[in-house]
Amino acid sequence: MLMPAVELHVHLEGTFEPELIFAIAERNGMNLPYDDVEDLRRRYEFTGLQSFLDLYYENMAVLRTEQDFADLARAYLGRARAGGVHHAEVFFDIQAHTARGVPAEVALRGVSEALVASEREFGISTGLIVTFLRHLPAAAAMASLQEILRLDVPLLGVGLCSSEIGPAAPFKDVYDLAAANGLRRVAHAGEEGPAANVREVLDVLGAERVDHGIRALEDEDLVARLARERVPLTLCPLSNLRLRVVQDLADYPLRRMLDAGLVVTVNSDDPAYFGGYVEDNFRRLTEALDLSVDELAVLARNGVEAAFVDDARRGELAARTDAWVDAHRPTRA
Ligand SMILES: Nc1ncnc2[nH]cnc12
Ligand SMILES: [Zn+2]
Repeated sequence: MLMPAVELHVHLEGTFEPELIFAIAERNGMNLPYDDVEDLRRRYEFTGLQSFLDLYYENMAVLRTEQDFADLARAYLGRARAGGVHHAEVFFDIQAHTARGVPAEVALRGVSEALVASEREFGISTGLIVTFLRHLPAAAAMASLQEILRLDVPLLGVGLCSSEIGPAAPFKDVYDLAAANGLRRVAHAGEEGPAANVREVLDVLGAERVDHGIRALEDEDLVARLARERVPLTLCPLSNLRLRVVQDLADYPLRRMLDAGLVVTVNSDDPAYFGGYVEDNFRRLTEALDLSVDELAVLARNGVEAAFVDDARRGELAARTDAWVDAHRPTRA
């Protein structure tokens, strides 16, 4: 029995597998600058966040029609189901599509159609979080949010991602508008950037969860605050390994974080690029750190606590986790 998982940090475009990239490129009559799927996969060697982002944005440029976006989302949901995911809050980099001429409505309708049907088709409850790109001006994010709010597409929240360069503070108005419209707020911070970036998204943007946040560990007071306020961190171990935020999973500071009382969760980020979906992240961490069933139970329960769901759904997700723990806890002599 696979551990039931809640996925809170996955970029839809980061689930775009090479086979589907080639299939959609062909359908749209586009040529890719790679010989074949293997040639593309061979390029998945990254020196850091930016080297990954360059390829990530390049590959998603084959997405053009509503069907393309729906196919991408359905492919992810099918894969997630096989990996034990029961609830997924999916990030979508809307500006990466509108900036190259795809209407927001086309992209969002495609994604949304698949997410809305997900509970019925895959048994996965979902939410859509539009993630604004930090390397673009905040005014562009504001224009994008205003446009999205005019569309009749179910939205769960907003996020901030891409290169962690420059302040997040200019995005305050965007986050305030999102909050005023009942949207949840998350933000990438403390991935490649320093602990101060984590403080900034909490204090200025009102982020309710921090995506990554691993470098918060460099600031003891911040760690104490995150623990006290129970601000969840959505960790992505295989991403951190492949983007060289950590050098070895055996050194992953997970126990330090758990011991500090941080509400850490395990997620996949961009699974098609980083060598694994959420269950692979759990498995590789378990192998590297020899995690116990009790430690896995804490991680799974943190995911349920951190999810933006109503009480009824949280109860269902918690019951699944409890059943898994009961089935896996070593029997006491
Ligand atoms: N790991 C990551 N960090 C920042 N932005 C991203 N967009 C997709 N993956 C990302
Ligand atoms: Zn991310």
